Amino acid sequence: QWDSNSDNGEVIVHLFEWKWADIAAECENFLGPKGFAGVQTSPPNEYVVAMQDVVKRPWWERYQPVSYKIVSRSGDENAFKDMVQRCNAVGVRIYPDAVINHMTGGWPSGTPGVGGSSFDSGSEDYPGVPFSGFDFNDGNCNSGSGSIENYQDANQVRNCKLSGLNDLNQGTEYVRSMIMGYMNHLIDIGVAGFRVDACKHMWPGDLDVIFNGLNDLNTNYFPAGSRPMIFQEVIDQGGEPVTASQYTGLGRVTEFKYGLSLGSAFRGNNKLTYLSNFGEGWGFLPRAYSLVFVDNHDNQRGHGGGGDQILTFRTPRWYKMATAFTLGWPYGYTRIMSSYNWPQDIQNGHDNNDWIGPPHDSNYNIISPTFGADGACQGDWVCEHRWRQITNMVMFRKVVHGTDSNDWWDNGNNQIAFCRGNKGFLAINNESYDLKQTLQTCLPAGTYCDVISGNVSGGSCTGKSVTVGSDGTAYIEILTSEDDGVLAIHAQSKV
Ligand SMILES: O=C(/C=C/c1ccc(O)c(O)c1)N[C@@H](Cc1ccc(O)cc1)C(=O)NCCCOc1c(-c2ccc(O)c(O)c2)oc2cc(O)cc(O)c2c1=O
Ligand SMILES: [Ca+2]
Repeated sequence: QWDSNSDNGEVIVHLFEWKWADIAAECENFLGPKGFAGVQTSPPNEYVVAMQDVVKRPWWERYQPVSYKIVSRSGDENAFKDMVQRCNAVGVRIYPDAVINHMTGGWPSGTPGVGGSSFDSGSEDYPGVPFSGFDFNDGNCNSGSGSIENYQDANQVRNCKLSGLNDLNQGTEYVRSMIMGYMNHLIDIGVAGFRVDACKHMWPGDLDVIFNGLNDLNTNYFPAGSRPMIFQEVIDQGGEPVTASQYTGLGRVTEFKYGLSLGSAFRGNNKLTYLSNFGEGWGFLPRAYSLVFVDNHDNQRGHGGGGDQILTFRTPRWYKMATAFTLGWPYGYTRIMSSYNWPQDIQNGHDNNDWIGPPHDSNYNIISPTFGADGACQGDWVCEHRWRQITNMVMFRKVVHGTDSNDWWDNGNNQIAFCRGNKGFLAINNESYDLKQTLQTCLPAGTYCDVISGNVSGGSCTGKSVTVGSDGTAYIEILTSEDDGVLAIHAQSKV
């Protein structure tokens, strides 16, 4: 449950709020050829239609389940099946976001689910599953309000309502069977595993029973006996009784300290020279258990810890540098965020518009991404995964798979470089002055295209090229006048 079940590289892209038909096309047109291992999708199950006076169809409505029917603004079950089939066919795996800790928060009676199912939040009645009051944790929560009030109390964190959301009791056979039924339905369709939401708010013992009750993967797409890959969202920045390491025995766990530390370093609050042991040496989870990312859908909006250090598409130069480092560095299984833009309205350090949902038409249908001649997304779809500097580092990570880092160099401050075996070389300049050094690239002699400043095209480089001598050294230049403070070459960028 720690292995990705994918042999198309080691990078998952979170196509946040994308529709199933658009993901299917993206697998065929882009992700398969570019070496992406898989896609994390938004929750495929039915959720509340959130229409309040100001907050209309917020992104977080998808985290308030109404039933486990495969119907949402991303499409219905047939569209989901078609996506899984077409993505698997080009080697790109699907990892749906499983929201199984809770159901909805409080909504006026008559509020519908996006697939038309009714529910009553007050009596915790969800006939679309069905769940009733017996299936929730009210009797197990010791807080005054029934919601989580004290994150220092592990019982409250698991048994009380997260932000007022009705909290399921995964301790009963019935609730477990409904959750396993939902996840096994997706497994039988052909998914490769799951991102599991809010695991911090469920007991590891209950999750262990649930994950062990999941079917092997569909043998139409996977070897017999393949187990679903599980990556658990556990927001742990230390200082709380609930820790990420309590979940590593069940599957991979999101390492939130990673993006926080990296954001701080590239913003200049820490020297890049200290990244030479980035990973376990910094107190992060063992690399075999960790899922790492620069930002995610939650903390790019200022939630989920990390606050103002987190780098996002809104700070593109640093974001591309931090992403290039993440994809070049051997620690952790890597996930790229693919976002949409929204108009921030920062008041007193908080974005009042942090609820805004995906690009939509006048009927609140999600609009499909469109692409320019250069392959970039247009309108409010940001598509970081299509930025050349990020796309090409996905291929870098695939090419250097199986190697560790070696031959680290730095200038004692914010210029660093390292090799990946004899397969790849990465250099970063985050100083206010040029990098001009002869460095060991560990690569065989020859001419290599820098995949950050350009591509390999017809046997030549559209960007910078690097000539490696017989001793593996090369003259490396990264000028502050250049677009990106990164240079990367690898075994497949040789001309
Ligand atoms: O902003 C949000 C939603 C955030 C959110 C959504 C999905 C996630 O995967 C996530 O990590 C966060 N939710 C809003 C608004 C809201 C509205 C209605 C409602 O009934 C509930 C919430 C909010 O104000 N949230 C409070 C701060 C964010 O606290 C949330 C966390 C969360 C944040 C930090 C932590 O350390 C942590 O352990 C958990 O996880 C969620 C998971 C969910 O599945 C659904 C949630 O509502 C939430 C969630 O509210
Ligand atoms: Ca819970």
